[in-house]
Amino acid sequence: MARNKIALIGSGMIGGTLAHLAGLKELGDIVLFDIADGIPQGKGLDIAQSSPVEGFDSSLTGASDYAAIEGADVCIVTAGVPRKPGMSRDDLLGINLKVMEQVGAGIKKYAPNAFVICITNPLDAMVWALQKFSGLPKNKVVGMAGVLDSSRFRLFLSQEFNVSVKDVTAFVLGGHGDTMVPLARYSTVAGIPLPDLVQMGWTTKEKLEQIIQRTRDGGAEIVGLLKTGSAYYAPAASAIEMAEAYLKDKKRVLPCAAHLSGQYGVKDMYVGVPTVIGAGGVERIIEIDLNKGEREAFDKSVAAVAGLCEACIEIAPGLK
Ligand SMILES: NC(=O)C1=CN([C@@H]2O[C@H](COP(=O)(O)OP(=O)(O)OC[C@H]3O[C@@H](n4cnc5c(N)ncnc54)[C@H](O)[C@@H]3O)[C@@H](O)[C@H]2O)C=CC1
Ligand SMILES: O=C([O-])CC(=O)C(=O)O
Repeated sequence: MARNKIALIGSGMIGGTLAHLAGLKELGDIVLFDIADGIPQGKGLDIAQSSPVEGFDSSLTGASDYAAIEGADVCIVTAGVPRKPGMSRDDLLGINLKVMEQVGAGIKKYAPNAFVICITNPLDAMVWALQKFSGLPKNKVVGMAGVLDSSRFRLFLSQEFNVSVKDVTAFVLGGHGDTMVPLARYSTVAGIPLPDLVQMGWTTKEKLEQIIQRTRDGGAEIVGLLKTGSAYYAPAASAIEMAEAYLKDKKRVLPCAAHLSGQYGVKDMYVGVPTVIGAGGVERIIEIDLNKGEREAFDKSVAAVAGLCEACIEIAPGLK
């Protein structure tokens, strides 16, 4: 059986890390694409030269022509610009929207059957626009944010409780911005929900609130430290988990920015919700019960994403 083909559109910090991880996991043959000619070719060659040491068989090539992504099974999109200290993700909207238009056209022409994972920020608006620009089925175009935000939440919780990260589950829903919604009731240590752990004296409400706020600020914390760009190791690992779920039909339950057509009372928008990812792409959207406070926080986050989609329509009226 032929190997899967994975196209990485954008070969910057996340793109290069994606290529390395996809190689190490032998997910398939990898094509790096970027408009900065030389970067995708150089990163591809460098990672390929690590393959004899690591013992993985993947072909890694680089290109600045969309024809190279032809027939890709998975496209992971990081093309665009990241933020710097003092900026919000939303400040990237105008410049990255134009990039999504080009990327959407490239995918439509050369990889119309691919499962597309968008990472470019501001995430929920960019994946929404990318689906429209590419015209691919809505269940085959998805945004990566929830896996990353939940992973950050899981790490901070495991440190607070001094338990393995493996035993901590968490869900962060809503838009990938300051209004994201880490859900304490649906986050657990070995199945024990966080509110129960507060009752058991493992932590306090105040400490939990601090961890939730640190999760919301997780991206900005790293931008503030790096100063030259944003996080890339954890974002890449998160998107690879989604790609693997699709390629191996794992039916993983993962929070992703998925197209909503009435679920959670939201229509024609991408927002972070729990999904099942398998060979059919987004195979199911899981509608969990939200209490009053959770619902209010979720609705506020949806409203923030809706505002960004409106801003996209002002720039590109065809998106309406
Ligand atoms: N969804 C999420 O959770 C996260 C999203 N991000 C976002 O991911 C994006 C990428 O981040 P990095 O890889 O760190 O940035 P980077 O600057 O290292 O890489 C971006 C690459 O895109 C390329 N590019 C720019 N315009 C292009 C075009 N029109 N066509 C093809 N390639 C183009 C650039 O040449 C560059 O190599 C940013 O928008 C960032 O905000 C970053 C972290 C997490
Ligand atoms: O904060 C940023 O700009 C990058 C990002 O989305 C994240 O790391 O969550």
